Amino acid sequence: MNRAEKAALQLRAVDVLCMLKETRTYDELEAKTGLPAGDLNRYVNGHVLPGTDRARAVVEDLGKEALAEELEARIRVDGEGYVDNSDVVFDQPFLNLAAPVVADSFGFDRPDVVLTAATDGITLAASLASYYGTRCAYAKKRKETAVEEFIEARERLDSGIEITYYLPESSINEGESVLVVDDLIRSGETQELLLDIVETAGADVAGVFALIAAGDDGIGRARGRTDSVVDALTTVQA
Ligand SMILES: O=P(O)(O)OC[C@H]1O[C@H](OP(=O)(O)OP(=O)(O)O)[C@H](O)[C@@H]1O
Ligand SMILES: Nc1ncnc2[nH]cnc12
Repeated sequence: MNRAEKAALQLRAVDVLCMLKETRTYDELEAKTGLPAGDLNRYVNGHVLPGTDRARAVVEDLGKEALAEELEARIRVDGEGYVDNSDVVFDQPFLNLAAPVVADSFGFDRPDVVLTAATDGITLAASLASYYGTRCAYAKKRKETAVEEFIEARERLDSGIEITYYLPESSINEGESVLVVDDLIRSGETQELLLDIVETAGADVAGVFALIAAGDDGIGRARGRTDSVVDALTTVQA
């Protein structure tokens, strides 16, 4: 780990601790992290940065658990298993905090492009792309004006309705690695279409990630399509 990566990790750990501190006393934070309250106080106030080992433990172990808790507190699931996640996908600062934790905890390799489907996946994809310093692309259900060449992916749903996603052809180059993300995965049909687009582009899948899995079907379906990591931060009953 070079010096810049070490500094970035230390700062991410401070972000996670600040998020946890918002709803806790230092004694409660000590109980949660196993780190002394006095040290935590110095980290949260920015006087001292945690060492690399402590920073990694905070980001990878605590960060993932804390983020999942925060996520679950922000979503509402109705009686039929449909999720209102507006308080997640509309909150870019929260997603900006989520991005490094997701990148570190799930073991995705740094991609060339983060790909999602319009609309609700876009803010998450933008956070991850910004964190990795890579491009962000999103497929849409209609063709954007003035774009001449598209990659198309079409699927007939159980209902008989066909959906097509279109991505400007120039968004992904052959041989690039693509991290496919979305806010939510349920049937996995959307992810499957995105994986079709990656395949048509001649690109490689770096991983598939959703903040929320509504049931296990979608994750299972995506896992059947790639050997790369396919995972979600939290699963709700569908
Ligand atoms: O796993 P699946 O069954 O395909 O469902 C997941 C997809 O459904 C939602 O998008 P939606 O199609 O509602 O469009 P939106 O983002 O514009 O709301 C969500 O953002 C995912 O893209
Ligand atoms: N908000 C949502 N909750 C659960 N399943 C979905 N499929 C598409 N949108 C969904």
